[in-house]
Amino acid sequence: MTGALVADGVEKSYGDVTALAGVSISVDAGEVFGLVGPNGAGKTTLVRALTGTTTTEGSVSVLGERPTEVAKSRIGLLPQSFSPAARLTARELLVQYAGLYDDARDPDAVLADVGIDDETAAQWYETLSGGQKRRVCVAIALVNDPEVLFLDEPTTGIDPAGRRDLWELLEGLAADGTTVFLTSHSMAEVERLADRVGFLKSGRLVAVGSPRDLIETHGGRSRLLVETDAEASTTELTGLGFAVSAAESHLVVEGVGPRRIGDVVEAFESRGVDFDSLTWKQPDLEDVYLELTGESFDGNGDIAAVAEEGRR
Ligand SMILES: Nc1ncnc2c1ncn2[C@@H]1O[C@H](COP(=O)(O)OP(=O)(O)OP(=O)(O)O)[C@@H](O)[C@H]1O
Repeated sequence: MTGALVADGVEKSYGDVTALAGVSISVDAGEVFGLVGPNGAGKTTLVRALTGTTTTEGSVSVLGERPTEVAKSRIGLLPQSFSPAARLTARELLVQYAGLYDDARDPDAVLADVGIDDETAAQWYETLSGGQKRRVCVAIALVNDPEVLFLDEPTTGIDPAGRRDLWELLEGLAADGTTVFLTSHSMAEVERLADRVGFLKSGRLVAVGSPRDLIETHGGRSRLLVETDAEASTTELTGLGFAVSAAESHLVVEGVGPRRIGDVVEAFESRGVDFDSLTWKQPDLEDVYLELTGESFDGNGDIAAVAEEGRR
């Protein structure tokens, strides 16, 4: 396999626990690869294998070299848990890290890129909010202007506006050719950023593809969730060719394209059935997650859970 990042048959066990059970993956230069999966699926272990911070069976290469041998200036790494010195200011931390490289970026410019203003940059790391801390950690990973950037759950704890800012920053880096390997529990994040997404479950990659292809293959059909107590219109809807299932106070009507929403509403009205709300949902990466991992997704748990109940 060739690629900026290559893992071939990577296995890792901790005692009786299998963290990776033979993972093979190749990420091209300039590609943004998103790795998702439930807690304990092995995401961090794969990041550690690719960055040379743990030993594994199988082979791994980064920029054509063994991970432990790649020049540190070429790699940026934001580990999942990272605690820089508590009594240094954000700016002092960036200056400290910049000092480790011959050709580092300007610390103030990097802090500005991640949305840390001068006043915040002058505060001790320990006194920053969780989201501000995470932004500083992202800045540390970027200070050497890396060719390959590993981000293990980069936006955890960052507020929605900050998250969007960071997404824009990462899109800019990707457009400039940085290879990005990202783990995340946010399907919105990987759907927006990743060229390809890998789904890891119990140490195995169960699917890899572009968000669009994965959604097409595993996302199911668009559906309408109707909040109603009545099941009376089920026959009517089935007669119109829709698959309908009842789940607690909802009906899930599968396969409703946008032009057919009116038909569903008419079916309810013709039966005099009242409903409290009607939510139309196109398949997205959350549905893929649900299908591939069998677990409801946090970001939109209600709909996922109802849809899942409906499918059973
Ligand atoms: N240092 C370690 N010692 C023992 N077991 C470990 C160690 N690191 C990871 N594991 C185990 O390996 C498995 C995979 O863990 P890993 O951290 O890679 O999962 P993850 O997908 O990153 O999870 P999360 O989404 O919770 O971050 C888990 O069962 C975990 O308990």
